[in-house]
Amino acid sequence: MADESKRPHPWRVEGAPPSDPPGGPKRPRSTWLRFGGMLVVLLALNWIISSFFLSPAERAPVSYTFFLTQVQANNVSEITSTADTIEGEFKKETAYTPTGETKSEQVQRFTTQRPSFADDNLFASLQSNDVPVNANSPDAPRPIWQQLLIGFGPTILLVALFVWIYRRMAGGAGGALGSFGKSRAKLYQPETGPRTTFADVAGIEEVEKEVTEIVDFLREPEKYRKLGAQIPHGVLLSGPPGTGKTLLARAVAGEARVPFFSISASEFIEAIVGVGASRVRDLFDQAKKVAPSIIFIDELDAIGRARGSAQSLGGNDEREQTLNQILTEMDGFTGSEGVVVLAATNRSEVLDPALLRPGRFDRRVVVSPPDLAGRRAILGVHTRGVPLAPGVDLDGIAATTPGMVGADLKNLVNEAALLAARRGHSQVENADVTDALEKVVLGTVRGIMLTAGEKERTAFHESGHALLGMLTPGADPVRKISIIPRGQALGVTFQSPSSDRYGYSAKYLRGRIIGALGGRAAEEVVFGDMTTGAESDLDQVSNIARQMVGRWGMSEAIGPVTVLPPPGQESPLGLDGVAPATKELIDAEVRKIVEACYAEALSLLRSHRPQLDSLAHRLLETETLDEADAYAAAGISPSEAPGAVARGEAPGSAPAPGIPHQTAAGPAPAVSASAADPTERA
Ligand SMILES: Nc1ncnc2c1ncn2[C@@H]1O[C@H](COP(=O)(O)OP(=O)(O)OP(=O)(O)O)[C@@H](O)[C@H]1O
Ligand SMILES: [Zn+2]
Repeated sequence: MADESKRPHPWRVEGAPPSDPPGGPKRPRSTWLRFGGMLVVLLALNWIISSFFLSPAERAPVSYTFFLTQVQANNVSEITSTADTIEGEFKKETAYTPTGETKSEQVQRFTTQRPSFADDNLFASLQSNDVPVNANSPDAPRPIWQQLLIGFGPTILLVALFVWIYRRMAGGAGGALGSFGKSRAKLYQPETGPRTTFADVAGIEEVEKEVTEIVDFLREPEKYRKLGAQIPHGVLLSGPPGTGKTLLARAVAGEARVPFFSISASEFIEAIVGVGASRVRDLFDQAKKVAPSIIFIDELDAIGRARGSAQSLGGNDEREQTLNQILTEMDGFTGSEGVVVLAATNRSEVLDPALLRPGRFDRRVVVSPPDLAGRRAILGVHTRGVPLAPGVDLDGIAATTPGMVGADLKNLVNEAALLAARRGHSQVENADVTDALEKVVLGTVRGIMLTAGEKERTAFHESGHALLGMLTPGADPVRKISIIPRGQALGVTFQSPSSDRYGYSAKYLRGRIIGALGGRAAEEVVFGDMTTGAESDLDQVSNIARQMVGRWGMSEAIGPVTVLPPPGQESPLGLDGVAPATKELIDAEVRKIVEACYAEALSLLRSHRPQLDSLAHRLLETETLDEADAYAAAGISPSEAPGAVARGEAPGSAPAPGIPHQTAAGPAPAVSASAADPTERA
């Protein structure tokens, strides 16, 4: 579910492992690896230096008895004692065999330890052999250079480490210390590299129109200046991930043939307070130097969240300073600089209102997921360089992919091309595309073996979903059923609408709940008990039912009022202002809806038991059924299926159930992804 809040997407298979959010971890792992490596190197250096300087000059340790024999043999030229440690030199190199070794070594400079119990008269024998004896005080201070080294060495190394980190964070491989505050925006010059133009952007024509004025201004600023016209300082593009906001910004720069500075808002922020602000300053300075130009700030919400909001607990000083600096820079525009700031966000509703005031991001453009024609056009753009076999039906693909955004469609085309290459085709064939779609929609096949029992259960579970989908009036047609394990799911039933849906009737939503409960109901009807496989189904069911009651005014007891915050925006502490009594009522109403739907699911499956069996058995034979086979196995003709009667629900403005919708920030209604969930047994 965590995944979905980031990416409103009908093709979700619940229970799938959450992928990295779009704005995912930014600090590359290699930085940490290098940091660790550097630390190890410095520590090693520290150790080498101190052991080299602080260890006594190279002296071989010899046993005390050996030393005594050498004194007696008059082979000792001089000694120095520090407490019981004796250091000295033999008159000539002497063979010594250390205890436990067999090979002897030649020793001249030696050190030895006088045992405390020794009662020999060492001093007398030294004197009788005329050995000069020196002594050090045991706690004599170390020489001054050693003290300095011990005292400051580690500190110096630590400081060196920090300086190195600083420089890395400032992004200056080889950059001087002063490069902290340099912006790290990528600069795209119009002359170099491939130019992105509006021809590369498809399916969002209304949005293109909104920004053509800016293109025009950047091309001929004089025309506007002469008339004293104010061009917007900032344009905020908001919309779900992958809808082409970045692409659009680049296309604006490409069309206007001006330099394009691109940076993600999170790149301003570093651990060091003040760096972000100076990077902003630097970026705007650079842009002004080459004006007319475009600054594009991606993921603006990373720094542009409302100040003092709950999410920004802790560590928001830097963020706030950076945000303030952006505001200051934009306020500072006199309108003649010719710098236009474009910014993108997936979550315009969390932005600080200060950003949206006139003179800042006062123009807002909502980029919605593409509709049918838009998807067709985007497929056209991305298949430009792909050789397609005559049988490939782009219209058909566009029709079966409601809710997919530009990035998904691009990915789909790429998967199809990869598949075609792997299969040795010279052109991308229709089968490559449909198989790629299956992979994208349902997930990659997982190589696990189900036992016969598990397989049978899964077959009935999926058949339950599918049959209820076929029997429920107004439900989305069943496109595919599969009991091949993919991702987290053991099986998948995939339904998608025949046309884009913009709103839902209570009847349709009840149908969705009934269908989602179909898996568990089938298990109960056939096996008389249930398994954990229905967990994600139940999540989905509760989600829809709660929204029906709490957000869409579809329960009598609550009435036509909104009592719950939108999903994903609930306060983490449960402080969402819903009275406990209301909460209880909501729970009771949700339960009522779900229980009624479950009863209906059970009775439908009991009364259509032969069809359930036939579907499940067919599924066990072939593992995957497409639309035609599935309806045939159930003995229902798709055109007669009640589902076919009410296709293309009346448009409304309600968002798709269970899919956290983007709040539209502009005049256009929020077009949310349409409903089509593969419900699976996970
Ligand atoms: N309308 C579109 N027409 C053609 N291609 C598109 C469209 N929308 C998205 N794409 C493709 O998807 C890719 C990703 O889109 P892009 O990075 O612009 O999305 P975004 O809205 O900026 O997403 P995010 O919010 O995650 O940054 C683009 O490089 C482009 O190839
Ligand atoms: Zn299920």
